[in-house]
Amino acid sequence: MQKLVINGGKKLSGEVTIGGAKNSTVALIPAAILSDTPVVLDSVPQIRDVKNLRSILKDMNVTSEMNNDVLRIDPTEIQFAELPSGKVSSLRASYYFMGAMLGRFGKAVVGFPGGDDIGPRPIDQHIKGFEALGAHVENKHGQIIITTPEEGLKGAKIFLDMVSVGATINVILAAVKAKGTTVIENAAKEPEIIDLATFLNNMGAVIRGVGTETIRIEGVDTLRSNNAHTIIPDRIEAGTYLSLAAANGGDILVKNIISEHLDAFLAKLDEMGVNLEVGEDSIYVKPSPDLKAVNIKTMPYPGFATDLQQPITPLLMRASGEAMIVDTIYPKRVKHISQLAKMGADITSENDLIFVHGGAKLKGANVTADEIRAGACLMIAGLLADGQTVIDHAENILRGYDQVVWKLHCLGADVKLIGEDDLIES
Ligand SMILES: CC(=O)N[C@H]1[C@@H](OP(=O)(O)OP(=O)(O)OC[C@H]2O[C@@H](n3ccc(=O)[nH]c3=O)[C@H](O)[C@@H]2O)O[C@H](CO)[C@@H](O)[C@@H]1O
Ligand SMILES: C=C(OP(=O)(O)O)C(=O)O
Repeated sequence: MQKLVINGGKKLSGEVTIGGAKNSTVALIPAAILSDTPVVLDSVPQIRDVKNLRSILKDMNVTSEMNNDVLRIDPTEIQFAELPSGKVSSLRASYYFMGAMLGRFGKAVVGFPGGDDIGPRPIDQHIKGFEALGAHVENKHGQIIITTPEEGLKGAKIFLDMVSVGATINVILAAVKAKGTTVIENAAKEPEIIDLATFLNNMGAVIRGVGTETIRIEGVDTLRSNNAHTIIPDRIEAGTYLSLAAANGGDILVKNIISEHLDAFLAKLDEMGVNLEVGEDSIYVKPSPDLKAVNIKTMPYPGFATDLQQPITPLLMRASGEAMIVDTIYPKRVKHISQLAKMGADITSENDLIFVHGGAKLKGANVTADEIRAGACLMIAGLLADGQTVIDHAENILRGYDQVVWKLHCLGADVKLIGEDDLIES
């Protein structure tokens, strides 16, 4: 277990540069096994999910090498391997090996994925998609065993029952080399899905309509990477630092941002009265003395992201009045509430509604990061609080926040990581 020790209450200032998007990266790495040539990814965040995915690649005889933020993956000597629980359950995105291995080998054996404990996270829509393409899927004691008939996977029309990022991506990965045309209706529109499609199209795939609710895929025989792919900036990491900057009092420049990806989030900051200067690829947060409470409802993209529901909470605690939060994607995503209350926050949850009252004085406490965004929320609260905050299970924060301790040091924060890195590596 790792602990993040924060001596809070300091005024922060300076610049922070956002890394590549976790949710793109964790799809791009499994997607790399579809290539017949080595793949180069640029702007790769230094996070635990990447280390764990590389370790899974190694089990398939796929080599990878990371130099700063450049990751080279060589799948040319790939061998089929079963991917049981263990490493696979260390993160959510391991489920992308189902689609990617189906595309590459026509079969896959993958344990049930892990990831954040934020309420039920079924994968029925992924399975429905694979089955529509002709695959046979069996769940044997938590192992998902997927096989294809001799004639291979065949394009099909798939209507997703709900908008799912994971199911949209997994169907793309399985369909990209299937015979004929696949149409995904009610597809998710997240920027990370567009990033994945850009990567695959540059390798010869034919995927159209990403970013809309209808995606069309014409299957191709081979995929070959010719250029390095630069991963889009992480909009959730950006939102986290913007929330920290605004709550801390401003004078922070957040660089490497695609502000359009944060429209719903920025609209809320504007409504609250946060003083922002939005540049071409950066946002400057200026001091904002009078903050107003706002209500938040999380929705699929382009709506307000569930992954920013917890990181914006410490900012709401700085505003006057009552804010109400409804997370329609993960109504049980409330692991931060009891921990914030320990720090003196006035926050409650009732019938899947979260109520935040501004104005309470935060004090340092011993708290637990049960999942990544609960951890990010507690990290911001710890930086705002007087005294020392110790966040247990900080490894959950490191799953998705690129070089977070170093970035906070650059802003003048007093933070320290202690404890063993229990990262699973073979
Ligand atoms: C690695 C990654 O990209 N993770 C993101 C991805 O997770 P993930 O892809 O797991 O989330 P989904 O978009 O699939 O989930 C959306 C909703 O659909 C439900 N659902 C989903 C699939 C399914 O087969 N059946 C089903 O019922 C889920 O329980 C949830 O309520 O999108 C979430 C929603 O934006 C984000 O919080 C996660 O950060
Ligand atoms: C829920 C998240 O991640 P994952 O899907 O990887 O668990 C997240 O990034 O907030």
